Amino acid sequence: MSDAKIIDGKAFAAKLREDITSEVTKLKADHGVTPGLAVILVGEDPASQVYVRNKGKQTLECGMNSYEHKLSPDTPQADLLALIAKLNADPNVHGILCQLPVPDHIDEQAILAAIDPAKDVDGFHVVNAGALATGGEGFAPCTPYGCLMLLKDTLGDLSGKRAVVVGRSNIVGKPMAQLLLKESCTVTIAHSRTRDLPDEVRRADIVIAAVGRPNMIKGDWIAPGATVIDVGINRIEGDAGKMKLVGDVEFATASKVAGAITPVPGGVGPMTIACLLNNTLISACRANGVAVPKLGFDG
Ligand SMILES: Nc1nc(=O)c2c([nH]1)NC[C@@H]1CN(c3ccc(C(=O)N[C@@H](CCC(=O)O)C(=O)O)cc3)C=[N+]21
Ligand SMILES: [Mg+2]
Repeated sequence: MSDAKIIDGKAFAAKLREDITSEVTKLKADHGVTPGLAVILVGEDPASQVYVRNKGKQTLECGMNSYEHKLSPDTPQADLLALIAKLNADPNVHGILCQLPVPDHIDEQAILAAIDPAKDVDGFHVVNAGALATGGEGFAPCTPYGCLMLLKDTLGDLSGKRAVVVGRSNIVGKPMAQLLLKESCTVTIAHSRTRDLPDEVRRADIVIAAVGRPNMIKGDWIAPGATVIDVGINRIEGDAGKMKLVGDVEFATASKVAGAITPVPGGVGPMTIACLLNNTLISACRANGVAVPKLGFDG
């Protein structure tokens, strides 16, 4: 078996951001509208700080306005809800994202429910989850939407393919399954209680790994020629005690068997941020009655 094609999410995301930048330029020139994304970070988690910094930087690079709100780790929930209410009412803000996880004293569901669904560019509000499940117009969560773009770019039509999603979270596994179902895949959602997980994965034409366990899915679980999308971002100790990023899939073995596979880093991660900017553009278009461009898909 020859080695898998490496799916270059980093390059795909860079191209998507270029397309977004062109649309933002047009939106400004034709309608005087600059999309704005507000990102809230509660606390000082180092990984979260890196993500928020990258989001802010790429937001500005696309010509959008970035509003960062950094709150101390002991911020009362009521203060966070008040900030969200203010951002909901601000016409310059088209997208609102509260970086997860939030500290323990804050009720995550209460925060997600407080964000105006029309500005919920994460796609985490129940109204958007419901829209995804029932075919309404909303926002799809960024990570699964980015995975779908990579899949369609790699495979074209997904209709009839067997897809196994390993992981059932609200932010990746469940919405990923909904998106694949919409593409007429035969979808299996596997999780920690699934019996004979390797056999389930072996049946799949498409494997989405979103469990958060480093190197869990081995090469001999993968059907020859299958397409593997690795959503995992795990920091583990590598050589000489240096930390390194690995996915949920054991890349060295899986890439010998798969037809195509995403690397970590440089696969799904950059797509998540690009899709966040895409959702912010969509929100700004909707708020101003402008036709929404469909970016990230060829056909
Ligand atoms: N409300 C909310 N929305 C999110 O979308 C959200 C969140 N909370 N909390 C944290 C997770 C994580 N996340 C990532 C985004 C980009 C990369 C990314 O660009 N990763 C690079 C590597 C970055 C690195 O070196 O650490 C890559 O995979 O190539 C990773 C992870 C968004 N998240
Ligand atoms: Mg191969």
